[in-house]
Amino acid sequence: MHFIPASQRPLQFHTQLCQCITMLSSSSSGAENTYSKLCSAVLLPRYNTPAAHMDLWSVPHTREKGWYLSLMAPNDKGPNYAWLDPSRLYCHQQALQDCIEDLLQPFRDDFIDLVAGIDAMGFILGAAIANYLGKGFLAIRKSGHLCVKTHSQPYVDYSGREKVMEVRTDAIKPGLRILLVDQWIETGGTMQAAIKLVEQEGGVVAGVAAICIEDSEGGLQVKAQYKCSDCVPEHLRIQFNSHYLHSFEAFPSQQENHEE
Ligand SMILES: O=P(O)(O)OC[C@H]1O[C@H](OP(=O)(O)OP(=O)(O)O)[C@H](O)[C@@H]1O
Ligand SMILES: Nc1ncnc2[nH]cnc12
Repeated sequence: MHFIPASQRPLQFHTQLCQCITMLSSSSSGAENTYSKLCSAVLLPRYNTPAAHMDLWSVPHTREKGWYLSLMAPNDKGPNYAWLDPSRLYCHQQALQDCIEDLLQPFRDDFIDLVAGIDAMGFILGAAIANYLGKGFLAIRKSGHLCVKTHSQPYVDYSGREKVMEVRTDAIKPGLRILLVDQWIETGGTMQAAIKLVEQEGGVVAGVAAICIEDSEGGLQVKAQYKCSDCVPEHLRIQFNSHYLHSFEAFPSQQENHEE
């Protein structure tokens, strides 16, 4: 049986546990029946079932690089959105921690002065990484938010829309070694804009980290020019480049689409 440690038990778990205790104390049915109800309500599914792979409360026994990628949710809203939502994995404490450690593995012997995260979802991983490393965090923002002097850089991202990225003028000094972090690199347009903002100020891009750096033209350019890190094991890379993960099949919405 696989019990979750107390620190990882959600409120729902405790509610179910209370219901089960009430049920146990009042039940006149057979002990076996009660025991199986208790198991299905309280104990987690084993990690080799599809349900367990997307479960936000179970942890596999072996946590190989990228195990948590199956927690990411498929796009349910169509072509105006990114093809998946990686942020679901941040809901899982162990997944978030392992993701950060996997991303930092290639940089463990490198010197980093500052971590920069890209608006908006890059702030989550970027700030978590800065905290892990004991470094400061620089927010690289989409235009229209920073109320101080900024440098700006236009770019086009996966949506095909023209956007502008900004950074404050008083943080980057020549020679400062900056680790750039974003949630994802699809076309590479966003990261290339952030790189320009850092380098125009004389900053040094110490590395680039994202959950996935796709093998798009722009993604490959970034990988060729900078030390990069992502969480995708090589055997899964083909799924990421084709924008469909087998793990999506465990999500109820995908099963509904399949049945329609
Ligand atoms: O490689 P690209 O094609 O440029 O795309 C990557 C960017 O797009 C996503 O952010 P998005 O602007 O969708 O929004 P969010 O971070 O605010 O969710 C992602 O987090 C990257 O920042
Ligand atoms: N957050 C994201 N997830 C998946 N694909 C993306 N493409 C750009 N941003 C993305």
